[in-house]
Amino acid sequence: MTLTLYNTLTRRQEPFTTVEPGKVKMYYCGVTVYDFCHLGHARACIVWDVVRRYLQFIGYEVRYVQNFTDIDDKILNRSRQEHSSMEEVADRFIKAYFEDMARLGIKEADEYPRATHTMNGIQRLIHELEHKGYAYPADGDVYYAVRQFSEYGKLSRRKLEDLQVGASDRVQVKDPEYQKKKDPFDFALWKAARPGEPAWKSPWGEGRPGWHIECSAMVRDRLGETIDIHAGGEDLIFPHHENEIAQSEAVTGKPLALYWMHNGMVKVDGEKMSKSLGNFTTIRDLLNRGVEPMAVRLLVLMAQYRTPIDFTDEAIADKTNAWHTLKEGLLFGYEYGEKLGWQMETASLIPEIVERFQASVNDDFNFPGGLTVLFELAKELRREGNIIVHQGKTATPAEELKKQWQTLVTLAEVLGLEAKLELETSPSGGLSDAEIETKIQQRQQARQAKNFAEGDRIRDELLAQGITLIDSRDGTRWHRN
Ligand SMILES: Nc1ncnc2c1ncn2[C@@H]1O[C@H](COP(=O)(O)OP(=O)(O)OP(=O)(O)O)[C@@H](O)[C@H]1O
Ligand SMILES: [Zn+2]
Repeated sequence: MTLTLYNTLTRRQEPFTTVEPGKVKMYYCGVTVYDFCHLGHARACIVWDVVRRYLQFIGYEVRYVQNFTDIDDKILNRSRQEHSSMEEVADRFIKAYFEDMARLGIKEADEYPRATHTMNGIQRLIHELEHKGYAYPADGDVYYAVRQFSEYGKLSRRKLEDLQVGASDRVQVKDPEYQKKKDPFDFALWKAARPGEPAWKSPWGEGRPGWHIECSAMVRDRLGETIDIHAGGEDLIFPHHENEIAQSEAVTGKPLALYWMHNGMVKVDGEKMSKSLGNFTTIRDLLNRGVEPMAVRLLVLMAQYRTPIDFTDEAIADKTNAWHTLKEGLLFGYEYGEKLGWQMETASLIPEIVERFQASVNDDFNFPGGLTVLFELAKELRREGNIIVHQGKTATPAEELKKQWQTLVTLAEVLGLEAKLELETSPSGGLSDAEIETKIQQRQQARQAKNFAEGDRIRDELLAQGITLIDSRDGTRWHRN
């Protein structure tokens, strides 16, 4: 069974082979740190987390690097508003990033380079580009001469001529950099310092790097000249990834990445969820409202990774239900294992089921297909759980059930879906925090649908279990009596 994946560069699904046998070098263009992460970032992080986990599961040694863009006009704006420094803003949102992603069960990358910590590599690359005739200085800035790179446009399939026809002169003249560029499509590798902004010394004068060169430098510094997978959201194909290719390949003469992979967007009313558009729901808001982290994972993984996802309350409610089904299966062993006399030392999986799972995921990371296998197992275990409760025995031999359960737990973990953690954090007896929050969410949904009787019923049900709800304009808080 071979893994095949869709390569944006060739627009084809291709068999996966790596530069070095058995090893994968993977880079994901991470977040610009000037705000809390939203569900679009959650999707990108979950998809690449699971791609990495799966590659490891099928035997690759994966080196996974994800950057933080910590110099940017938007970070500067935020630091001005807050009367703090760019570094302070970046540090705060990097910390928040780790908190949020840990809640979603995202495994940490092997390295998290930051643009501001890569200044030597960035300047070296610009210098080499200049030396080779791909870059020119202009009044303290340095620009990339797009027309020097004959393959420009190969990733996004855009031709400069077409772009030129589409661009209006009026817009270009407004661009403050327009006068300095030899060609309107050239882009900045280095920007001269502006008063009051952070700046670094360089052969071209004090200034700071452009966004695209940061990633080219970080990839080269941390992973080398040709990597196996370069990942990011599809919004980055043009110009960011196109420019990364132009910069890196002009210097090395080698492909920057063998496979270019892009996740589809999380959308709201048909528009990309984004920090700049302000139409976002942050991960922490959603989780603090009581949505279970694993429901967010399912929202992402039950869609093909390249297609758009519409974020709605219904979609989250639907995936919460799906998670509860899966969770019952995942908890089966903890609930009934002892009763069934299972010895847990050895894990034995059911090869046919693992094969079915792999056959799906090997087809361009078809996670929804892989999940179908997991849901079948979970439903089967749930059914057996009911039989145990009502008849005190199982329909299937205990040893067979143990294999089913261990197969489910192992494969779910490949997708980062774990129920044990929640079990461990539940207080002994009564409802766990997550369960209470789910109930509150169900109550909110009932009330939104004007089903106040159902809303009151849920409130009373919680009260009967010693949990009081307090409604306010900011939502519903609760405490144990
Ligand atoms: N709505 C989205 N759906 C899926 N992936 C996204 C979405 N928004 C951003 N990403 C991905 O998350 C990573 C970080 O993006 P970035 O920090 O530029 O976020 P952004 O919300 O688009 O910010 P801005 O609006 O300021 O450009 C990139 O790989 C990007 O492609
Ligand atoms: Zn990048």
